[in-house]
Amino acid sequence: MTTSMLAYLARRTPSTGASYLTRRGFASDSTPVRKVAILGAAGGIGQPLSLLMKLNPLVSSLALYDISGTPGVAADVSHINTRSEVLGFAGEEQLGKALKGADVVIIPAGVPRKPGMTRDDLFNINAGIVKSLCAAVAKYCPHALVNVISNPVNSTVPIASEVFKKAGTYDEKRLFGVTTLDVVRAKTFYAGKAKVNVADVNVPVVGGHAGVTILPLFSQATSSANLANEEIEALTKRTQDGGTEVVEAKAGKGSATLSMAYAGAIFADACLKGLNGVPDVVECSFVQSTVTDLPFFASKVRLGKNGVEEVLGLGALSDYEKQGLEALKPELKSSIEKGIKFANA
Ligand SMILES: NC(=O)c1ccc[n+]([C@@H]2O[C@H](COP(=O)([O-])OP(=O)(O)OC[C@H]3O[C@@H](n4cnc5c(N)ncnc54)[C@H](O)[C@@H]3O)[C@@H](O)[C@H]2O)c1
Ligand SMILES: O=C(O)C[C@H](O)C(=O)O
Repeated sequence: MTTSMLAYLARRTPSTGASYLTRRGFASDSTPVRKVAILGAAGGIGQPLSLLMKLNPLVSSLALYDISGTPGVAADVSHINTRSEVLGFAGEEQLGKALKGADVVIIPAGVPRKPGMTRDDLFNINAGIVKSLCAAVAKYCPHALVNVISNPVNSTVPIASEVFKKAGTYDEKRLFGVTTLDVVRAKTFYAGKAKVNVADVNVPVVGGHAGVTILPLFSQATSSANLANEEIEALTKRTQDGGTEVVEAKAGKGSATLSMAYAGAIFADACLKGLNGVPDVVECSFVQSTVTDLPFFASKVRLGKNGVEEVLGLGALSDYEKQGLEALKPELKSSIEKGIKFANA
């Protein structure tokens, strides 16, 4: 749970269970009004993500959109006594209303993997979904920060950028591929292996969001621990295969939803904090980048009032990480190009 969510829960009044925020009707005079729209809100990620965003005191209005099912999700979540007003929108004719005035749009719409599939196998269905949803974003909330969760992220983010370019609304500072789950996994797996407190661990994860394009930089991990090379290699492989581990365990019933909702909530919270002027908000994300020769790349990003304030460099890499960086480039390049080609076809 994010720090601001914890702070919110800590302010609950023990005697009534009602929160300080709810009793006043709003967070505080100084907390800006912020609308968050979730597209795909009735899905496996969408529902728990809707719950977590309802718990976030930085949100004043929560719009839950899907092709169907959102009135029920919205009615359910809306009974939670937190700051935001929740509205459900179902069907394309309601998409404009869901998006209008949004500060942050989170997109987990699309099909998930089944065992044996790669994320790229989702391209044929999800590329079109992301393209049409981004066209609506360009029309109804062109200044929103867009958090793309739908896979394959390595292609769907370039698709979104091309849609926005065509609409004349592209601002590279406002488009993000959500790779936070890779960081969440790298932290968890590292803490378990290094036997350190997971709350003290940070691990940057760079590159992209599929297989070998996911490159955790364990040489930069805090708290530092003297792990053997073989242990680092095993941790790297486990982080790269984290999604597949869940897909196989779910045995045909989808991919990561709960951990992804957590990760998506962390990233959206960071975007909101940045918009609100909180200093030093840094998260890894797949963004337009000059950190390598690839046009999009995941690395640490400082978030601010306009979205990306600074794309941070990679820092010092171990030899193993340097090799991983070179090895990931061909696949990432071809996924980016595939997305750009699709959007312009
Ligand atoms: N970035 C990441 O780290 C990450 C992690 C996990 C999953 N994912 C991806 O997130 C996506 C969603 O996964 P899920 O488990 O929630 O799937 P899901 O099938 O449970 O839910 C997807 C939802 O999207 C909705 N949807 C489909 N087309 C839509 C449209 N045009 N407009 C609005 N909503 C639409 C569906 O109705 C459904 O409710 C998948 O592509 C999955 O691969 C990404
Ligand atoms: O692995 C998947 O297909 C879903 C997601 O990208 C993940 O990393 O869990």
